Amino acid sequence: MTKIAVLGAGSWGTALANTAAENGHDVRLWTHNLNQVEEINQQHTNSKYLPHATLVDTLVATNDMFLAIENVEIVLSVVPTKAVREVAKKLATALEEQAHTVILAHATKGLEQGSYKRISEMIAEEVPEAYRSALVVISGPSHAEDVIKHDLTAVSIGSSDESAAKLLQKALSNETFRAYTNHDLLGSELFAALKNIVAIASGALIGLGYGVNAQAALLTRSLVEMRDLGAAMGAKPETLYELAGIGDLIVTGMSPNSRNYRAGLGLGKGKSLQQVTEEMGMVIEGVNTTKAVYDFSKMYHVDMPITSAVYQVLYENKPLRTAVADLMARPLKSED
Ligand SMILES: NC(=O)C1=CN([C@@H]2O[C@H](COP(=O)(O)OP(=O)(O)OC[C@H]3O[C@@H](n4cnc5c(N)ncnc54)[C@H](O)[C@@H]3O)[C@@H](O)[C@H]2O)C=CC1
Ligand SMILES: O=C(CO)COP(=O)(O)O
Repeated sequence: MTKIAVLGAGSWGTALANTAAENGHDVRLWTHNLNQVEEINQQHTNSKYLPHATLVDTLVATNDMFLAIENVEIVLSVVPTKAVREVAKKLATALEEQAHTVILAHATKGLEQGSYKRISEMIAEEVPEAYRSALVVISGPSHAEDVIKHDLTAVSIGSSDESAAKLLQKALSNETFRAYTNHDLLGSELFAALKNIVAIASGALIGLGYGVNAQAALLTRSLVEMRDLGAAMGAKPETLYELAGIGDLIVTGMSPNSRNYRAGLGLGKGKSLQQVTEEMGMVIEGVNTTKAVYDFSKMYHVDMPITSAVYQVLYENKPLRTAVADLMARPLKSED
């Protein structure tokens, strides 16, 4: 039995905590929301984020960070990008009290606004030095809504520290949830962030009334953008063809369970960004990530027409139909 703390009781943190608890591990789910603590511990539900799910009754929630991480072997942070630093600072204070080392993992998919740092870079900057060497990321095609129902799911666990990744792999895997390890932390984090931009675009195409031809073209041409930016930033090329790359691109770009896809769908149907954000009530990571990646594309001199089109729609009020028309009217070129 492994002792695990999961930080963040949104849909993904709850689903991952529940999976580990179902596997027989001692799991504490930390949330800053006291009402959620009571609901999870007493009703075994998290109705705002996973409305139809019953959680395993051994899963314990707490809003006390010290209690959450006391004597654990793994701390898994699953908060939105904008909350990563704040939660990592709280974690750092609690870690000062810990006598033994802990594996730090996260499952957040984004890039920091302004600094454009990856999630593991943000965490590493906040926690004591002893905890920085074995950072781990959980990525891959995995919607919380499907995992909680035990739909078959495979994820990827990336780290330069293979033994750390393997411990998490073992803790989470079961007959319906299969975790693979990989050694590419940078690529896993980068591609996880990039696919959210594509998911917004994909939802938007469907919202506008286009079909699967359009989606297939979008996803395939987006792979080229991901490949080129990944190469410029130091991702391993093979990661793109693994779960953290194309796997996540497919699920987020095609599934109505994706928040990013649903946001795009709303935009395609004529809603404003403010309206889709308010209606979602959950994080739409791709919106901020679009700005970061648009800037990256300039910094690294990578041609990213799809990202630029999403940027113009989200940040420069370009009408969606014009953005699509402009993409289709670009000079004709060769694929290879
Ligand atoms: N929902 C999903 O199926 C998946 C989500 N992810 C990623 O996981 C991350 C979290 O996403 P979700 O669970 O969907 O988000 P969510 O919107 O469902 O929940 C976010 C949680 O973080 C908490 N939170 C927000 N600000 C906080 C702060 N300052 N301090 C402490 N807690 C705070 C909220 O109270 C809430 O419990 C995102 O980066 C997302 O891309 C990755 C894979 C699947
Ligand atoms: O990353 C995800 C699935 O793998 C979740 O995507 P959304 O945040 O768009 O729901």
